[in-house]
Order: sequence, then C-alpha cells, then structure tokens
Amino acid sequence: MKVTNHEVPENVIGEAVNVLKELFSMPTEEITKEANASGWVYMGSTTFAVKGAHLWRDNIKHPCHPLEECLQNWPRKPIRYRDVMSAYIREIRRLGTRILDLISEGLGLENGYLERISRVQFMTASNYPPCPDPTLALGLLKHLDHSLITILFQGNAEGLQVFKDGKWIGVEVVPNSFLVNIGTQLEIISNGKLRSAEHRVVTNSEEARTAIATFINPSPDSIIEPAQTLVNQSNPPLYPPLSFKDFVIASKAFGPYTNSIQNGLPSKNYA
Ligand SMILES: O=C(O)CCC(=O)C(=O)O
Ligand SMILES: [Fe+2]
Repeated sequence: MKVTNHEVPENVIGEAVNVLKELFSMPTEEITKEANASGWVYMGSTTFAVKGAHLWRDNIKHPCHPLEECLQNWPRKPIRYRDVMSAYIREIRRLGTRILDLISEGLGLENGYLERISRVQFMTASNYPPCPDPTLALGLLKHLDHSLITILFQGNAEGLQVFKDGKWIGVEVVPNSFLVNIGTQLEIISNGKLRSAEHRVVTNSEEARTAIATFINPSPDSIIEPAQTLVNQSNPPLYPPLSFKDFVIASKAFGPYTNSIQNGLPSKNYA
C-alpha cells in the first residue's frame, strides 16, 4: 500500500535521509565503536554472509519505545542525529496511528482497536551501496515483517521486491511517498483477510539506496488473535491466540535483537 498524501513534512524526511547518509559514510570502525559504546546495532556489508548469500547492505537498528528514553542510546554522531531522527519517528507515529485507524475501520473493528495495542517499536535504516555485480548479492533476504504494519521510506532508488503470484515483482519508487507493509501480526488479527507479503531487496550497480523501515508492533503483552468481530461459524479463527512477546520468543523473529527490540534495552544486553 502506497501512501502519498501523508502530511509528513518533506524536510523531516529529507533531513532523516541526509543524517543517515552521513552516518553510513563514517568509517566502519568508528560506527562499530560508537554502536558498541551506546545501545544500537550496526552491521556493515562486509560482515554479512548469510545462508550462503552475500548481502550488500550496511544497516543500523535501534529501539524507539518509549522514545524519550530510547533516544538517549541512539547514535551520538552525527551530532544532530537524535534531534532529526526523533522528529522523524514522531511523524511516523502520527501517520501510523492514522493508518491503523483506517485499517480498523476498513476491517469493521471498533474504533482504536489496533491503535490501542500499537507502538513504534524500532527503526532500521539501510544503506545499499552500488554493487559491482548485482547477480552475486542481495540487499536483504526474503522475509516477512513481524509487525502490525511497517512504514517504509525507500528513498529514490528501486530495489524492493514483493513475492506475488509466484514471482518477484519490483516495487516502483514514488518520490516522497511511504510504503505500508502488512506485518504478520495484522494478518493474524484480520484472520487472514489482510496478508503479509514476503519481500526482499536486490542491489543495483549504479546508485546507492537509503531506506528507512519503522516497525509499528503490538506491545509485548498484548494477546494477538483474530478479532472477535471477524470470527463466526463460517469463519473460524485461523490462528491461535498468543502474546506478542511469546510469539517473538517462539519464532525467534528478531534473533539476537529480541531483547533490544522487545524491551528497548541497549543492544549490549542481548544475551
Ligand atoms: O530496505 C528496504 O527497502 C526494505 C527493508 C525491510 O524490508 C526491512 O527492514 O524489513
Ligand atoms: Fe521487511
């Protein structure tokens, strides 16, 4: 789902992209040192070789809830990072609330049903540098987002693909727009009416791509199950009830980041 009329000021998005580009252009050793000293995660492309595939991206992740507390552990450099990214996250929260309310309405759920359990849990930003041979690397392996919704700003370069009707389909880039992905948790609540689509990122040899994904998740203690109003005798629940916390633990949805993402803890407290 593409959102163009989103009222997020263009300069808030532009500043966020610029500050991230600046961060990613810092020397790898410096970013790694910074990340270890505070509470966020950094992975440079050279550290990736997952399941035999080479991934061509630099990536940072940090928790965003509760915002005022989390941002104390965000990158200290570039110096304006915290101001710029917290302004961005506040706008995404506002946009996310509106979208969740519209989805609640569309599904026929009571007002605020989704918004009440949701929070902007974490942000992950990626830099996909130009890749000398895009046939040998992927930007990001295929996956589902385990969110309610993910609000993605995909910059100005294409690369995102969605698996549809047995094929990978490129998602076109519309300047200054967001893409809203349905996460698995919303698929469950909608009892399968809304589907979470598998997606991945491919690389290109010409231009760098900067993308910002913000995950609007259920709070850890909320019980995720098909909404009562969507279930009846001819539409039995397709998914069992499970707290989001238990889902994350059972599915290892966020791997080593689970603690950090679930509780807003600094990344060094992973284990
Ligand atoms: O970089 C992108 O366009 C997609 C990122 C993504 O799918 C994710 O972080 O879950
Ligand atoms: Fe994703």
